[in-house]
Amino acid sequence: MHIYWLKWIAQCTITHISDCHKQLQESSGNVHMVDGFSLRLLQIQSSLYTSVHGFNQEEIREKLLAFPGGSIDLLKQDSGIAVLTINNPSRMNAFSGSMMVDLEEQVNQLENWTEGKGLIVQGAAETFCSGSDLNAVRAISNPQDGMKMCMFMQNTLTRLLRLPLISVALVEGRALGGGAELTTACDFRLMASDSVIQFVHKHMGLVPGWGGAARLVHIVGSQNALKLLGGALKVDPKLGLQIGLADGTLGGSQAEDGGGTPLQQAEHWISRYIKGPAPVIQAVKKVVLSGRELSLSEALRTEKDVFGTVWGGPANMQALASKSKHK
Ligand SMILES: CCC(=O)SCCNC(=O)CCNC(=O)[C@H](O)C(C)(C)COP(=O)(O)OP(=O)(O)OC[C@H]1O[C@@H](n2cnc3c(N)ncnc32)[C@H](O)[C@@H]1OP(=O)(O)O
Repeated sequence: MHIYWLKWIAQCTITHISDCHKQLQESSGNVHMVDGFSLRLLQIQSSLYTSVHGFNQEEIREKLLAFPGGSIDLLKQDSGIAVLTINNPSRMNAFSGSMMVDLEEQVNQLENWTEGKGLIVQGAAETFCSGSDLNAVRAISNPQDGMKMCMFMQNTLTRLLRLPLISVALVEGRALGGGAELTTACDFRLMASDSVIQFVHKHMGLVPGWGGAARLVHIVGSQNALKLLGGALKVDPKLGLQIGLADGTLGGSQAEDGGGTPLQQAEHWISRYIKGPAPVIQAVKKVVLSGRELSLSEALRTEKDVFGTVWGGPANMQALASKSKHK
């Protein structure tokens, strides 16, 4: 039943959540399975597009696999921090079709990682990502296939942002086009001293389609988003910090960032937010996520339910027993 439940969650859409609710009640005959908590969690866990929107996951996967090259590599570490690497250095880490499929598979892995707490998304060879592979873009430039690719990437990046892990994009070199969009699918962005985030879409006769515009508005506000997209502005670390696109910069003093490689500095940066047991850190992300995505009343009810999963739990009991002081 558990597998069935997870698969079903993946197929649901936010807009059709009530239909899915009804379907599940009919198919399981068990109304109690879909209480308010489950339903609200479905809303923040499910994919955006399904067959209702003309989206056929298997069909688009096959089309994307016709454009191979590069990989998306996942390293899950004992520390509870995973590292996801966009790996296609000969094309400045541009996304081939098979890398889009890889990314979806790695997000799947992360959704099932119960011990996980943090995630760092980086590019190989000291640059982040130059967006979609222009060779693939040229080959699938008909509107129907473009829309399918767009829905596939929106589904995946939405699921990436909704992982119960605290995530950070480690931006070295360039994050262009879809690469800039990818940075917005993380909770935080850290910029190396020479790095640039640039929504170059306008120069390509495009607008973001991987959900980057909607997320950008949430991060920097509509005024700044309009400037970044309308001007295709180059965001360096200074501008990034000023407008709130960047949450930190690398290459400061050793005391501040712990020194070492950019990846080690990013691990040091994120470590302060993920100290503690995985269920507690995951609960932190869930309450913030529900506050970000649900209406206030739904978010409040979800917060109460998530609270119920940690109240009286091992970490809570241990803290009470140790009479900790918060000085
Ligand atoms: C979702 C919408 C989108 O993402 S649309 C795609 C938006 N991205 C772009 O337009 C990036 C275009 N590329 C560039 O501006 C430059 O290549 C950048 C990234 C600034 C790097 O410049 P530079 O350091 O001089 O290196 P280069 O141009 O010689 O590139 C090295 C090799 O990488 C390739 N490359 C780069 N980006 C892409 C890409 N997006 N798709 C496919 N290939 C790409 C270049 O063509 C070059 O390859 P080659 O060595 O000439 O075979």
